[in-house]
Amino acid sequence: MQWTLVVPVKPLARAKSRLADTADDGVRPGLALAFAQDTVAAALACPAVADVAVVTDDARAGRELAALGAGIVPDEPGGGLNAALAHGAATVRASRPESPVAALNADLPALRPAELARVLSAATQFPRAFLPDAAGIGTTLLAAAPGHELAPAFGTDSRARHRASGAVELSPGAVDSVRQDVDTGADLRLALALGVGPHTAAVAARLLIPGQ
Ligand SMILES: Nc1nc2c(ncn2[C@@H]2O[C@H](COP(=O)(O)OP(=O)(O)OP(=O)(O)O)[C@@H](O)[C@H]2O)c(=O)[nH]1
Ligand SMILES: C=C(OP(=O)(O)O)C(=O)O
Repeated sequence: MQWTLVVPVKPLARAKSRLADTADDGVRPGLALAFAQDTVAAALACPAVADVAVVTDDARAGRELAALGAGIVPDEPGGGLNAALAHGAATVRASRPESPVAALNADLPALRPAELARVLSAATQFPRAFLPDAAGIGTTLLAAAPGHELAPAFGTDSRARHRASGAVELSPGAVDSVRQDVDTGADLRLALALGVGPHTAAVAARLLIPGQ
């Protein structure tokens, strides 16, 4: 099964507010973009991924992610994350109704194609399935097989919300790079320890990260 990934990217100027203790206002937009670039590049290198649709209204993010090979879907103004994901999935399926689609957060800078392939392979067994984040509270990937709505419920306590919605929680073994999203300085240190992609490495090298 070849998946279309729907990757949401909010306007970079508003992104990663929880990283304020590690990266100041002048750095955070570029860091959020670097996370997205490394996430999308690794996703496009994954053999189980047919293509990536980035949902964004940010012109710079759209330009840079399209240059990596992603398709760009304009965001629905004011709709929020779940509306963006549902819109992205609907846009993909308008032209390819039988596409299996998976939402993937844009803040996985350590993402490994082989580990993503392992998660997507596990997801093929279920109508809807999701992967909890490293913190065990949120979600980094939500998958929907052909004929099933994505029905995203990202946000606070999304692991519990996705489970309550009937999506099956995946636990496919060693997939740390698919779980390790970066919201805080502590997350960034964990991702750096896993090994991040070149875009994030270049920006992070200029940060003085406490405890590094
Ligand atoms: N297209 C789109 N993407 C969004 C929206 N809200 C969040 N995202 C993306 O969804 C993922 C998770 O977002 P959040 O954790 O809510 O926001 P963040 O910028 O990562 O971090 P914080 O500002 O600290 O909350 C990131 O890839 C965001 O860029 C939205 O309204 N539209
Ligand atoms: C939106 C989510 O991620 P974050 O932790 O980045 O808010 C989520 O886990 O559902």
